[in-house]
Amino acid sequence: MYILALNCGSSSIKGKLFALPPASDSPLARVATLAVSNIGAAGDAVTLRLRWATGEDVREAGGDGGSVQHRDLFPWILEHVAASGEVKAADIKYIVHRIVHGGTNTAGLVVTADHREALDQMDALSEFAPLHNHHAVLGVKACLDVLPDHTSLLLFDTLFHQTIPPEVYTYALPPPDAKLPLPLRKYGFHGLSYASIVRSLSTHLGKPASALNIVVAHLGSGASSACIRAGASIDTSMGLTPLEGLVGGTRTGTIDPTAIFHHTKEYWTDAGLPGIKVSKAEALLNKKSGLTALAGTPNFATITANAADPTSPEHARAKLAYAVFVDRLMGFVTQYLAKLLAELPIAEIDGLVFSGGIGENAAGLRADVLGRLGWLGTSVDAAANDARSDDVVREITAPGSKLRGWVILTDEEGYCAQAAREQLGL
Ligand SMILES: Nc1ncnc2c1ncn2[C@@H]1O[C@H](COP(=O)(O)OP(=O)(O)O)[C@@H](O)[C@H]1O
Ligand SMILES: CC(=O)OP(=O)(O)O
Ligand SMILES: [Mg+2]
Repeated sequence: MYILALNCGSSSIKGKLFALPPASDSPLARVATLAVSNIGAAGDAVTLRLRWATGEDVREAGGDGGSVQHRDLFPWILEHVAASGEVKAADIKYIVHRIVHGGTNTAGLVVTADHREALDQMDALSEFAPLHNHHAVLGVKACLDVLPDHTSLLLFDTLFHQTIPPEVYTYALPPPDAKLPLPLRKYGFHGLSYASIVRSLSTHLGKPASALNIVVAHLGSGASSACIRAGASIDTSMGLTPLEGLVGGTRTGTIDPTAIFHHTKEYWTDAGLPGIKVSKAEALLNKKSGLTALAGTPNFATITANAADPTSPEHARAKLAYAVFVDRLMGFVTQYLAKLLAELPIAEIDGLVFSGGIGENAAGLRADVLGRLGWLGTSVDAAANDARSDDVVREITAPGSKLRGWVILTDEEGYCAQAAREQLGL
């Protein structure tokens, strides 16, 4: 029997397949890892990579990232898993899906072929996570169509942030005119990633999760930061939707909300996105802004290469995009460090963690951020920071650094699979 964990991000679909051991206290054994990348990146081909623990490594390129549709990607993934002959598809009895916006739900929701009510609830929240919820719901439906006998568990990014206090999650807005599906407040996202990072660092340090105090920068296609006190979220940069806060691959991050009324005439007209009801303004803020608007590409590796190359025709744009990204990131990181330092001596802060596609790969960015925290007594270990490694947890500051820096490979899928075992009693 197998459990598949699927994580539908804004530019990627990631997955891990695990064999379920008969005893609930035995660890899960990873059988395969899959990743579909470059979704939404015009000019780059969408790629699928499926690596089996046996050593088999399948790579395939699909259509252009700018025009590919999520609904076609899930059957493509499941076909590859089934075609490998490594596992019988019918033996996948459980699938756990990362759903970005869980609204006011305080626990995961179970879905089966005959009980799909939770999917309508999740789809209704798509306007509050327009790059995520609808696509993930399409994924759950595709899985139910191909494997009608399995049980699905939906786990939400928002669950980890339930501990954020009212003064942080409250927006200074009067009551809305109409009844809304959700209270307008901060919810926070990337919570499954933050939970996995807390678990990994707590294991690495041999310290209970409830004693961990960290600031995390989860920097991927969507970027956010979180302030974690005693293992629990007390603040995070994303808000009602995953648009607030840091600059993303295609998202503005925080701007003066009135800018959009001046920028886009008829901002309220429907954007015509398939399956989601959002305005032209929301589509522009979510899909056409951020690094793409500033540098012409959401690809951070391309941006850093162009920023470092004065002969590149994109040099000036890339330098500005990089500087804007770092400026906003420093704003949140320093604010969250200040929140922790207001209550704790620096020796009780376990450090600043970098994670996500950018955080795990962009060594120059990490050095720049830690370098700007020299006033806290932070000192980077350049060799450790530049090294390539598969270690889940890697320290990148020098011995004696007053604030420690870490790279932690986020494992949203592994966390989801383990959480599914606990919730479903497997
Ligand atoms: N080697 C690299 N150097 C810098 N950035 C990278 C590198 N590889 C990937 N990235 C960045 O990571 C982003 C994807 O991050 P990821 O966390 O996988 O995204 P998602 O939001 O879809 O989960 C890409 O858009 C790219 O900007
Ligand atoms: C919440 C969010 O932005 O997720 P991702 O970075 O995976 O797109
Ligand atoms: Mg992601």
